Formats: sequence, C-alpha cells, structure tokens
Amino acid sequence: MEELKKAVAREALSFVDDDMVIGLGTGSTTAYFIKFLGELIKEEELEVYGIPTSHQSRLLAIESGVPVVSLDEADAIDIAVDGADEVDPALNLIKGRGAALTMEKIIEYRAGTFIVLVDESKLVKRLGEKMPVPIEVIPAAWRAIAEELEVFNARAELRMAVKKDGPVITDNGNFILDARFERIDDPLDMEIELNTIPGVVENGIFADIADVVLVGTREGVRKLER
Ligand SMILES: O=C[C@H](O)[C@H](O)[C@H](O)COP(=O)(O)O
Repeated sequence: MEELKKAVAREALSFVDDDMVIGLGTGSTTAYFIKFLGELIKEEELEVYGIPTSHQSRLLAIESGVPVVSLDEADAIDIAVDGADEVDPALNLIKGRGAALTMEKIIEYRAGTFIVLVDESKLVKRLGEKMPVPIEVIPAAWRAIAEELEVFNARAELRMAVKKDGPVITDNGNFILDARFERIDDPLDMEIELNTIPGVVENGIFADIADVVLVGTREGVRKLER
C-alpha cells in the first residue's frame, strides 16, 4: 500500500512547473508528495510555493524544504494535490478522514487543476459505500445537527480523539460529525444541502471539483480525467 501511495505521489510531480503556487493537501498520500516536491525544488532549483491545507501539511512542507505562503498572500493557485477517502465514477470525492476538509475545499476549489492521489481501494460505485461523510460543525451545534441529519437518513457520530480525551478539535477549533448515509444519490445536491444546515461549517463531499485522479494499482498508475 505504501508503495502505491509513493507511486502516485511521484507521478503527481509531472504536473509541477517552475513559478507555480501549489495547494498542499493533507494525509498520508499527500505527505509523500510534499516530501518528493521538496526534493524536486532542491534538485531543479525551482521557485515554487506551497499553500498548506492543515497544520500537518504546513509542518511537513517546512521540514521538506517547500516554501509556504498563506491563501491571502497568493494571487492564484496553479494546482492542488491531495488524497481522498472515496472516489466515484464521476470523480466525486469524500474527504476529511484527517479532519482537514474545510481548508482543503477552500484551496482545492480555487486551484487551476485539482489532482487527487488514491490507491485502487478508494474507488467506489457510489459515495458513502465504505466511508462516512465527515462534517465540520460549530461545537455548540453538534447535537442539534446530528439530530437534523436523521432527516437525510444519516446516522452521525461525534468523532472522538485518540491521543486526547474528548472530541477531535479541527485546525479551525470545531468538532467533526461522521455521518453514515443510507444512500447518496446525488453528491452535488447532498453537498449543497448539508451546507445549508446552520452550524455546519463544511462537509466532506467534494462534487465536481477533481480534474485528475491518479490511481495507484499493482499494474501501475492509472490516470482518470473529468
Ligand atoms: O482530512 C483529510 C483528507 O481529506 C485526506 O486527504 C484524506 O483523508 C486521504 O488521506 P490518506 O491519503 O491518508 O488516505
């Protein structure tokens, strides 16, 4: 599995050019990309800047020699590179296992080209087949939102921390609800609907924004395009 992640991360370097601003996703697959990008910048003396989507990607970028800028310092984002938890045949995604979905969506929505890195186990026929949809919520509203999600035939759980007592706190200071839906027929519609619930900051359905998906398989890297 780690080899497949490395293979897609290496392949993503072919999208990198000098003078680019690159959105840096979060998670274990993107972590390889950030490390390889640091090596490429050094080898080819590139003038490339990264915009991190989380504390994780910011710390890793600094450690890997990728100069970082914040979103409000950049005029435009050329490409963004990130992993995903599920990818459907229309290249709609579920993201947010690492609780970084809000900054990821803000940055990836604005990128000229959004490149997604997955291994083949992440490909599904229908979103929600294996993974819940993470929803970032204002802490005081978590229970009211969890109850409201029943209207959408979803059962939501408050995500609990592992190395801390109590709930996961996102980089933005919020909670995460993991919502298991009976069925998601229309990802774009569901993405929009969820964001209309007061107290929802953002949800982990990324419909219609991935341009390229690089899929790591045992036979090599497959490229899917929208
Ligand atoms: O919040 C986390 C992100 O959406 C990740 O990009 C996603 O969970 C994929 O992570 P990984 O590459 O570790 O499977």
